[in-house]
Amino acid sequence: MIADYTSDFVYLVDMFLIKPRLRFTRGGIQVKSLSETYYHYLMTRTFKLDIISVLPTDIVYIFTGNKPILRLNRVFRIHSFWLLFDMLDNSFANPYAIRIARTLSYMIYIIHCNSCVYYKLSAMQAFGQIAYLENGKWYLNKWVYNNQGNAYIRCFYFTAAVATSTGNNPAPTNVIEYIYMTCSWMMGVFVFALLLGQIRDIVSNANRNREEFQRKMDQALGECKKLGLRQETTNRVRDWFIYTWQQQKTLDEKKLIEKLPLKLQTDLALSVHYTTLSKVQLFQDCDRALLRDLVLKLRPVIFLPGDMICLKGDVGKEMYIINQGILQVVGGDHNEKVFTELSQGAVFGEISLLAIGGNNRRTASIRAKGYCTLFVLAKEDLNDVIRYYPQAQAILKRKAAAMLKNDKKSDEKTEKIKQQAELEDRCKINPRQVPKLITLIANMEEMNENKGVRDLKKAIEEETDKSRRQSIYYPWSTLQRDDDDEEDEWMDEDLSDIGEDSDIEPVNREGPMDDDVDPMEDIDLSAEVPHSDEEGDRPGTSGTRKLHAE
Ligand SMILES: Nc1ncnc2c1ncn2[C@@H]1O[C@@H]2COP(=O)(O)O[C@H]2[C@H]1O
Repeated sequence: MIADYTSDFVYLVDMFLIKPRLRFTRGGIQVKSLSETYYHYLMTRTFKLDIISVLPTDIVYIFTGNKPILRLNRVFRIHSFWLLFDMLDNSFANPYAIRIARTLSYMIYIIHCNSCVYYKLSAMQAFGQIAYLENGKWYLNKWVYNNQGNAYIRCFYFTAAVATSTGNNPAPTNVIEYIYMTCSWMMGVFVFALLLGQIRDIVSNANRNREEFQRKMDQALGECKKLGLRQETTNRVRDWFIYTWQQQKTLDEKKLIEKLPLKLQTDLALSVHYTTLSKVQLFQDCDRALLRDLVLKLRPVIFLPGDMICLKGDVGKEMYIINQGILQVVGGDHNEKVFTELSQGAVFGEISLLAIGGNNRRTASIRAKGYCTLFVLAKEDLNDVIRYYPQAQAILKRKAAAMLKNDKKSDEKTEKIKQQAELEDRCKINPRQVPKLITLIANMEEMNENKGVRDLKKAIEEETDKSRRQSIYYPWSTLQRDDDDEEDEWMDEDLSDIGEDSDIEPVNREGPMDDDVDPMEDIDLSAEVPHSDEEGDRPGTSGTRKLHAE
């Protein structure tokens, strides 16, 4: 009784609150207005059937007692059952469970009806209390339900066992029982076999993708083994399959949407990859239509950690957009130098594709840092699309050219630093050291009261001081100790003697001069002294060359 009236309550809620709100389409347009949906429901056949199904026919119980057959009109609700499953099927991303539930509920319903019949037959035979005669002996009817325990569960169990032919069923004792058993077995063989078959199909459909993937992976790994590839390579193939499955649950993402109309495919691809594409600077600056045209040409590809996506010097045939993961721009003999890292939304490979540097060779090598998903755009596809968008073409070229220029600059800078370091290493002379010859001349002239030269000496002292201070901060300066020694040397010298004898050649005090080199030739104080401030940290090559001459 509780179950009966709870169901009645649910039927009423469905009639007054749910069904009248269901949207419908009129002339291809979906109607959402409540008044219209209510009116639409009242006009349908469904409404009439719903009314019949909730008619309180069980009021007759007052006169007849509890007779569930009087509620038979509830059967008219069966369309609600189908409607519910259709709606669930359409709204779930993975409807296999819903389909299995529907098929199982058919089976349960059939068993339910059958157990009702069994109960009725048992009741008609006084639940086995009427004895019957067989071969001259009287027996109690063991086939019927004996009215012990929970009637519904006992009858349901008996019917389920008969229908699925799994139970050790008692033998029927009369014609009616024989007919019942025959019908039950027939139903078991045909209807149940059909329903169970349906469940098997649903389950195998749900697993079809997974099985196909597994088959392809096994095939590929089998090929690796046949070809005698190294275990490491085989492991990478396996890794690739597993990561691809985890990421997209299919090996060919495009295959899933190719049945859809082009417009829908584009919308779908745009919405799925929106996060990545919205980060691509190029698309932000360009015509939105370019993005729509390009999106279907993008092919997702997965790379494993350490994979080289392109190598410097290779011919560029594709460009890439990073969907997921981090990639490194690398260089050096063994790609050991990492120049920069690229992440989601970054574009690379366009320089050689557009032959911006004058040829179609890759200007850098790119390596996957971890697992990466990239969109690949083939040269022909890019050309196909971009020729209709000259503005985008210009932006792409401008950006690539700027990047190329930057790369060149940093290459030159690296080269310069390298040369400089080599030179310093060879000379072993602090380039900031002020030539001693100049110091000597300045000292002598000061004694002769020459103001210009006195200033010059002051400047030299300041510079020497600064040089010493700076060299503390530059560990690459190899002559820190020599400097101090030499400086101490000339600081300790008594220059007053020199002033008294103006005939003495200042050069002789510093030791013999190289005949071929004119010590004044390369010395340019205006360049040497203020240079230290202007150039900042690193000495220029010219300074080193001058000192070398000295
Ligand atoms: N310094 C850099 N920063 C970011 N990307 C770069 C840098 N240098 C080169 N690339 C990219 O690496 C790609 C290598 O192939 P391409 O020369 O076709 O195009 C190149 C650029 O897209």
